[in-house]
Amino acid sequence: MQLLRPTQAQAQRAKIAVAQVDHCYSNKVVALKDVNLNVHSGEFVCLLGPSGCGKSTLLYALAGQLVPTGGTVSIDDQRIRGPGPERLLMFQEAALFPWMTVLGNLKFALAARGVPRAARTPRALEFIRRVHLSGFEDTLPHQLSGGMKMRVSLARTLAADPAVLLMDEPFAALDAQTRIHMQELLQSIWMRTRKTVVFVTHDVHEALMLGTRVVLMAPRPGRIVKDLEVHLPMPRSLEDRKLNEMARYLRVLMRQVDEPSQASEPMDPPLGEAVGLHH
Ligand SMILES: Nc1ncnc2c1ncn2[C@@H]1O[C@H](COP(=O)(O)OP(=O)(O)OP(=O)(O)O)[C@@H](O)[C@H]1O
Repeated sequence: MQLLRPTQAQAQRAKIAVAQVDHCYSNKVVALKDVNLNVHSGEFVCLLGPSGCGKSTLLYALAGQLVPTGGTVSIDDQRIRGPGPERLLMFQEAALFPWMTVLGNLKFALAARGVPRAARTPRALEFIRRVHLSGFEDTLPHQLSGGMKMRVSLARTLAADPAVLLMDEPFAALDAQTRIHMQELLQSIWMRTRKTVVFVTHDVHEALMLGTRVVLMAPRPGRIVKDLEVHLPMPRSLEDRKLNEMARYLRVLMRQVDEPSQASEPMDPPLGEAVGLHH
């Protein structure tokens, strides 16, 4: 019997397996170099890092919108070769149809997923309720605030029930207070559904508020430099002492990876029950 090496065995159990992925754009920028990442079912993984470290490139490879120039990306052991209905991508822009009401936008998305006509309205209403927008069913997008539009976008994505949610800095354009509300909302929904989420952010606190794991990336070339499990209980609070210790640690690391020559002294990670190094 052939024994599997640990990495291979792990990759087989992973929901998403990224193995030795490189990506070089046509302008010769090496956006990803030897990236290896396993995401297990029900994990909320935050890809964190400074601008240009390849977070979006990696997310688009998971979405199947980009085929990496090297390595493999698989979901449930199937190679990802293009977009698929089991993976949905959310961006900063809510991208709602402006001529459709909130309810209309959700029903349209459900129709596109093949949900039978009779099931669309109750399902759409249920998800509008989950994002606290009951009463706004007949409202048009231009009558909504930025945060409300993002909640509609979240409801539309969740109603489609993808196995994997891929989020590219979805709350980055929102004001600070709305952003916190959206994080709390996403967390409460995640705690209920335990969807597999890969969430891109360059905000340390956002990563620690949301993630069960934080994967830190570095630029030039884009690569993974740290993989931390976050063992803080949920729902989390921005005032949590351990969360803030971890935030300080991650901020120092971020500075080191962004500007290696100007880095301050490395800090010891706040090891203990709050954090676990993944590899
Ligand atoms: N279509 C493209 N063509 C050429 N180079 C690209 C392209 N998209 C991204 N890049 C380059 O690849 C590198 C990684 O970009 P990417 O957008 O993945 O990083 P990121 O970490 O998501 O950055 P940000 O937080 O600024 O969005 C950067 O140097 C970027 O300039």
